[in-house]
Amino acid sequence: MFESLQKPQLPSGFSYYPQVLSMDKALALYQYLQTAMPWQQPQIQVYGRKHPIPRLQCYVADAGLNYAYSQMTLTPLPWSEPLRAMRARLEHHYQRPFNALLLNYYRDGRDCMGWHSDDEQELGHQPVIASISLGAPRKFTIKHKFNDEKHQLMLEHGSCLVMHGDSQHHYQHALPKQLKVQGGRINLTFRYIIGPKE
Ligand SMILES: O=C(O)CCC(=O)C(=O)O
Ligand SMILES: [Fe+2]
Repeated sequence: MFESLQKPQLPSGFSYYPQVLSMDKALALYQYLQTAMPWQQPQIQVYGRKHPIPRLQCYVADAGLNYAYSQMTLTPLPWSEPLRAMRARLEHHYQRPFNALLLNYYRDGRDCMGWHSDDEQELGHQPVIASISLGAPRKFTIKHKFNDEKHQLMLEHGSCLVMHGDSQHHYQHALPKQLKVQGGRINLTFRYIIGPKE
C-alpha cells in the first residue's frame, strides 16, 4: 500500500506518499464523506471581525478529546466505520496511534486554508500528522518561519502527506486558493491529541 514512495524535494519533517489508496477506493471514500459527514462552516475572528472559514470542516475523535483549533473548540463526532478502517491502516503502517481526525472539505478552488503551523499544545512537542487527500489535486505550500525557504507540491487524489519531527516548529503550511479548480477536495488529517490525563 505505501510502497511507491517518491520524494520530491521536501524539507525534513515532510514525507509524501502518492497512491496510498487506489483511485477507486479514494473515490468511494470521497463520495461517502461528502454526503455522510455533517459539514460545518464555523466562524473565526480576524482583526476583531467574525468571518466564516473558507471551507467546510468536521472533527472526529475518541470521546472527550476536545481540540482548540484556530480559536475554535471542536466537539468530536464518533468514528464511522470507513474512518475507523482508514485510521487502523495508518496506525498499522506508521506504528503509532491516532485518536483524532480533522476533515476539511474544499468545495472548489475558492476554498482554501491560510498559513499556519499545527503547533497546538495538545498535539505535543513533535506531532505526527498523517494527511490524506481525496478529490481534486491541490497545491500545498510550505515556508520556513525564519528564512525565505519555500516549497510547493501537489497533493494528489489518494495520497498521504506525513508531517513529523520539527516540521511544525520550523515551517508554516497553507492550501492556497486556485480559482481554476472546479472540483472538490476532501482532506483528512489524522492526529494524536494528548489527553487531559497524560
Ligand atoms: O488541506 C490540506 O491539505 C491542509 C490541511 C491542514 O493543514 C490542516 O488541517 O491543518
Ligand atoms: Fe495544517
